[in-house]
Amino acid sequence: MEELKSAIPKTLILSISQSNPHNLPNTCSSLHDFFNQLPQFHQMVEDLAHMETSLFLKTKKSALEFKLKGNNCFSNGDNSNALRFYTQALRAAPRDADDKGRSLVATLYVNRAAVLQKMGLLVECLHDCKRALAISRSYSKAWFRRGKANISMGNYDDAVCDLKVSLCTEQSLSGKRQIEGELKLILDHHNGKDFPPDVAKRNESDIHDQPQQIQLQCVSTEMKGRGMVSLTDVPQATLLHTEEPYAAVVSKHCRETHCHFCFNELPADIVPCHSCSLAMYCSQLCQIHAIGKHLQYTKNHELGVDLSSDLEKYVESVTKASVDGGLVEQIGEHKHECGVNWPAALPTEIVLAGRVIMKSIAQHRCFDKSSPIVNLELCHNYVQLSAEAKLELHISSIILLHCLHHRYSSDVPLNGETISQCALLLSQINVNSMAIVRMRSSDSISPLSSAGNHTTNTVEQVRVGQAIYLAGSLFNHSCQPNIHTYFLSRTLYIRTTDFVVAGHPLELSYGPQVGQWSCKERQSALKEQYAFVCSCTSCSQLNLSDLVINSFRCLDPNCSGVVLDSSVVNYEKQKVNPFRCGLPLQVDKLEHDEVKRVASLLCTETGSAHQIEPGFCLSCGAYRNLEASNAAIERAEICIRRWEDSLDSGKVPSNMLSNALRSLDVLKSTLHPYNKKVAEAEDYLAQAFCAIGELQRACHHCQSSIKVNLTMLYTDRTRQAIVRFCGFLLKILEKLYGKDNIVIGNELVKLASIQLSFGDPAVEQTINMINSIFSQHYGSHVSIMFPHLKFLKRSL
Ligand SMILES: C[S@@+](CC[C@H](N)C(=O)[O-])C[C@H]1O[C@@H](n2cnc3c(N)ncnc32)[C@H](O)[C@@H]1O
Repeated sequence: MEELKSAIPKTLILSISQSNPHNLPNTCSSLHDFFNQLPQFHQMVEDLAHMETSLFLKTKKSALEFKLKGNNCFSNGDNSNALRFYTQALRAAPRDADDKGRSLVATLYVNRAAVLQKMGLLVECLHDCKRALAISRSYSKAWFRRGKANISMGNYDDAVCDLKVSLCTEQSLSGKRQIEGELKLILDHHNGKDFPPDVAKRNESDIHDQPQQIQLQCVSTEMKGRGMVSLTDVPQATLLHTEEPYAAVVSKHCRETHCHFCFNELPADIVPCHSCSLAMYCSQLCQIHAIGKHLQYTKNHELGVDLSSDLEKYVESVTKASVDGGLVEQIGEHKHECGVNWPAALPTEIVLAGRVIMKSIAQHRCFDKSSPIVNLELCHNYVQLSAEAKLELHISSIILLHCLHHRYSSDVPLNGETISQCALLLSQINVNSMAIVRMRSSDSISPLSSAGNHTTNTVEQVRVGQAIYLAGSLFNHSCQPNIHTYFLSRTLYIRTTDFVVAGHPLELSYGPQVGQWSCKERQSALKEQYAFVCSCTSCSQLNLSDLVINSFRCLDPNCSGVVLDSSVVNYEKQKVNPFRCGLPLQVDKLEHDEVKRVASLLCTETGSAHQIEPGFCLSCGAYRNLEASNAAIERAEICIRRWEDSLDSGKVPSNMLSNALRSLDVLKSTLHPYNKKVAEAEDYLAQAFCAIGELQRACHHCQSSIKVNLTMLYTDRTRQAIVRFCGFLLKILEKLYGKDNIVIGNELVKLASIQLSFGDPAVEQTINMINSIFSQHYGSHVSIMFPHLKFLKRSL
């Protein structure tokens, strides 16, 4: 790519840097003409798009190599490596490969089923047997393995049928004897009695939480363009909207861990793509959805023996396709990517653009539209892009369309018009695509095992995919959102986090939120990532969080005033400028005395008793030397981090702990009590104490960290619970205002896991609070989103 870029003439680079959506077809066409005469460009396309150069082609040779490694591990009792090698063999095995007169894929499924059974993964074992039997009905070993798994699960009726079919299809005498032995055993012991299996279901569609009949409307505003409102009042925690993506793609770093269709974590019995070794799915259903049609195996499909009519029906029910072909979208989103290098080599957003284009081309075929690339009617930021970004879009669009053209020639015309449509699509993806995230609970285990391996349970978000939701793209951003999004499989869910009155904008956070970042940090992140200046309420009106999040405390210990540095002063002054963005001054609406006082000081520069200068206390005017304070803070933070690092290495010098605690005191005496750095330092110490098994002290620091976070973000409902839980918080909470935030829930998960480990009875209240906060955000989906909550509750 860099080589291509450096070959482009300066004049062409200049015209690309000045391009806009109107003249884009010309600049795209010129760059395309230029690339077309470069041999290195054609070489690059060949490497990316030709099957012959693919790194993801299946080969029988490599499948057999992996199979052999799997067999060796299995015989040595190394089940986890056997599982890994059989899975690799399945990824590498061509669909039609034969191994000793039987389908290689079917053999590998049965081998893997044996490992899964040994590992106690019985549901997965049954899946693999069924997959083998769907390919080869007369595969006696697959019926036998299925029978054994059904016995372990208490499904004796099925087990008897499995073993009977296995017996009929088995050729060898010794094999027949073994099966007869098993059959006799269950018939004697259980007399054919069936017990209901306790099979965990993976299917999320069982959960009913339908969006209520809330009528949403798209309205336009001068500052934010289109946005969504509700025509009626909406209560808190209402499910407003659900939507399937127009197109979605798995994140690169999750390709080996998450299903490429539904983005759930891959189970032990993954299903590889039929035709390439890259894509992996959690089930056959996801595989079929991704490919777009149900591939039938034809080989070895006759049973070749006579069975009773009951057994015949049984065989039919086990081996028939479990997927309703009618439900499967015919436009397989992976089909055009299968078996070539570019989907793995190009960035995720370009692969996503490829999926949008191929879907729109398929629709184009159906509806005979004039342009093959559909206009998604989404906003884009092409005009605001830097010269470098515009050039990247030109190059990426040409490469992507060449890759698609290679396989679908006339469907994907290569000209200035289609390339410019692709460039605009990429800039729409920049602005509108959503990261599909999953919550993951991680247990950080102490490096100092002598202390008893205590764990701290934390919740983190993993970006598992990237997707375009057409209606979901119409929700604007607010740094203090009143709705939030989450995903089950690839379905987008939008729920209110507040009561929202009719006609009020429904806004989610694109990332930055009040309480977590300062106004300056939020504004620059949004500018950098989405190229807009945020005009949400929090960025245009004063709020306490923005005033204190990075502030210092007054030098006078008896004064609770705030000391701001120059960047905060400048930002907060801009907010209250009534002429900025044409917004009215909102100070009257501020509910809290403390904020009002600070705000009025900021607003009335002249005539104020004290100068609004960096370093001066806004309440009493006392001066703090910010340069010296910053240096002290930096030293304290380094010292605390050093203690944490020494824990990782397992060597803890004796004076480290007292130094870290002294450093925390420095932070507390220099920074405002609600400064984010104080919370972070408390959190750090909580984790470190937890790691060395000092759980009471860990709990104390965890509570202090939560206290700071809670003061920044809370709601009435959580306040009641918090007050019950920790009376001393009331005084602080009463002074403050904020908004319900999932951050509190995540902090409480950490606290609960520490409390559990030393049997603190207060843990019950903590878990109830977690439940209440999470339910407000996720309704009845809370147990799917946070499965670890069940374990916390069970531990009580
Ligand atoms: C995903 S789109 C939202 C829908 C968009 N307003 C439209 O008209 O299609 C994101 C774009 O909306 C605008 N936007 C969203 N939130 C905003 C905010 N808080 N302040 C200013 N502009 C905003 C920006 O132009 C941003 O790039």
